[in-house]
Amino acid sequence: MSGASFLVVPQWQGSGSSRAMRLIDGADAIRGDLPGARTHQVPVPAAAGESLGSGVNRFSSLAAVREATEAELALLEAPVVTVGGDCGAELAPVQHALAAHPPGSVAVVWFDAHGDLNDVDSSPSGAFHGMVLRALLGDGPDGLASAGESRLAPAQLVLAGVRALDDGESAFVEQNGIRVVSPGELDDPEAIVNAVAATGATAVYVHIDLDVLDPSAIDGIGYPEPFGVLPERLTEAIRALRRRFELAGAGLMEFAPENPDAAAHDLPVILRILGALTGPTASQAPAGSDGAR
Ligand SMILES: NC(=[NH2+])NCCC[C@H](N)C(=O)O
Repeated sequence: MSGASFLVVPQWQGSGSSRAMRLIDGADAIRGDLPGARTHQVPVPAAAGESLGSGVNRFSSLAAVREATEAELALLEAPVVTVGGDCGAELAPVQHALAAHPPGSVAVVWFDAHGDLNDVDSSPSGAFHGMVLRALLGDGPDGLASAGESRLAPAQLVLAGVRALDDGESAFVEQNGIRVVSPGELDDPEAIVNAVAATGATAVYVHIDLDVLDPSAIDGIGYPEPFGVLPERLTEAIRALRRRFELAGAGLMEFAPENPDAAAHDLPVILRILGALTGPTASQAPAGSDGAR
């Protein structure tokens, strides 16, 4: 894992203080397990921890986290692997990667059970982590929506492993012609490579929400969805992407273990994913392997 820089962003969604603690612990647990890696931590603005309610306060604290993350990213050499936090921690890293490359040359691969394509009005929960991609596409709460060179275009986005779209999200995907690679299609690592190649990109930003994995493979997530991706399939897809495209950046989000023992249970699979993002890119799985751990 040497060579890569890791940026830890303790960030959470506004659904209660115990959940906030779980997300912080998850990021810290991962950081503690990256021997020899260069890790940096975003100093989270003090107000962010207290404003866990809904509405404007929460969005403004997320904007403060976004700015603090951007300031750290500006100091680090790419590619940086950002460890969250909830998916809202991806705002600055994705914007930073897009702005650092020529327009249209970076595709964002969103490995996630969810679409994260709600806007403030369509969101069933009000939670920003379900709106992150929409904000990156330019529709989001004030201070959180991308604009200019850091704005993502629908044609640059690939949803991978998605299986829990809200109705409004499905309509948005259809209307905007967003590319989708289903969990089953990830059985063949070339499927994701081909989807990214079709965007015309030469570099890729890889977002991983751990809930893209099948719940049989990971415990410490808040939003498990059945019929997910096995770890081996995910790591092979990541390696295949890295063999073909420059890695513009990556994020690993939503690790929220109940306690340190639960974190220890999940860490081996998380470290394999981080290894696929930062280590050798040769295929590790024999052809036809079932990918179970
Ligand atoms: N990245 C996630 N875990 N997203 C969960 C989103 C759930 C739901 N679609 C919502 O908007 O609230």
